[in-house]
Amino acid sequence: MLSYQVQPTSTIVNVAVAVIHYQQQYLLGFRNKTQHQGNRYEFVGGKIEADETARAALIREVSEETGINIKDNVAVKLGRLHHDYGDKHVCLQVYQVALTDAQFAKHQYESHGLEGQPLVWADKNKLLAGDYPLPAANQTILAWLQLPTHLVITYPLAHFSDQSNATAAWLAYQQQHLPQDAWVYIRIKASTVNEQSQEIMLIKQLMDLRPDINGVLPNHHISQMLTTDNQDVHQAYIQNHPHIKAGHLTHTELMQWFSDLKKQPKPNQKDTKCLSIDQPLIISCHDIDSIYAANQLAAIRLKNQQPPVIGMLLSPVLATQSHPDDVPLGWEAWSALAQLADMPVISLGGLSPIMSQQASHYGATSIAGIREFLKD
Ligand SMILES: Nc1nc2c([nH]c(=O)n2[C@H]2C[C@H](O)[C@@H](COP(=O)(O)OP(=O)(O)OP(=O)(O)O)O2)c(=O)[nH]1
Repeated sequence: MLSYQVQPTSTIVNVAVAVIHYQQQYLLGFRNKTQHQGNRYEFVGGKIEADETARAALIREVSEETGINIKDNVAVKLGRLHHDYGDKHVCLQVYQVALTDAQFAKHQYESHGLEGQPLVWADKNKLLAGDYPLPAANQTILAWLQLPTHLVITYPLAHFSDQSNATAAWLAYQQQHLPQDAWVYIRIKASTVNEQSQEIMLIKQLMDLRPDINGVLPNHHISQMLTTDNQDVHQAYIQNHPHIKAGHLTHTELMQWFSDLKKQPKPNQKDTKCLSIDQPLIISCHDIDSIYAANQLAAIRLKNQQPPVIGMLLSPVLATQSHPDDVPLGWEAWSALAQLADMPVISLGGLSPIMSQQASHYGATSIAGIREFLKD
């Protein structure tokens, strides 16, 4: 079977990693200098024993290292990643665990863990800014943690087709209704050639009008910008824009990439060039085949040291007005598919922000949608 998971030269050490947090504070241990990857901070965790599941190892390691009992907490899978340190090849199985008020109150002042290791509560902004040196593999975990709990998707242009100037109406609507500081997948889906030629301009106009929002831009627009006559101008715009957070790959684009890859199965920098290589990626998936393809793409990007795949939009969970013909997966089937993904999974399809807790119970790190996620 075609697989681009890293082929290790040594045995793989499977490690369960618990990203434990209370609101915006994240628990880190400090590895002593005699340990592998010593003198660095780490998330609590350790090796998965041969007869253990990753979740069982997570609960055991957290208890052994900190005394915190997370048996009844929801552990949401963030992702799985391989990293070859040269002297050791690890596969990290990473889970996010939110502590309750009582758990935090009980453990917040403990300066050392049960194995004598120093413990700190790191502010999320400082953690993501790199203020705490971590093992190299953890860079991907930090990129995953950038993903917000809510992702807003814009209405397509067709939603405004009854207006005399649909593009102006689209722009005015987004400007007014996008929540402050939201992460926004700017999806326009123009149908006429005239409208398509305006898409990039519309995206830029929206980013200018709402400098607070964080943009997830369609991958084909990013590649388009980087292959036009003005590519230097566009490249500078994309690379220097602090609020362009990721490119987005549709299910169709992903499967096209995967089918091309199968025809020419030697992945290198060039093969993934058209896929927003300067930005992290968010990928849309609907089924097991696309999840497999997304995992392959994520592995290739890791291997090529390109910005990682930070999220998978997996849909539809429930029936939606925007895609009335699609058969919803339902939460149980959605959850089973989400477990197969090697990156954080964003639930989408007929959801509203008040369903966040339910979504995380089924394994979603985030929740996305259109109408319910806009402000009045
Ligand atoms: N716990 C933990 N390990 C990490 C992280 N990032 C990372 O690359 N690793 C690597 C370092 C180690 O090679 C491996 C964890 O092994 P470990 O030595 O801590 O596991 P353990 O406690 O079961 O081991 P041992 O002391 O019983 O030998 O995973 C992280 O954030 N947390």
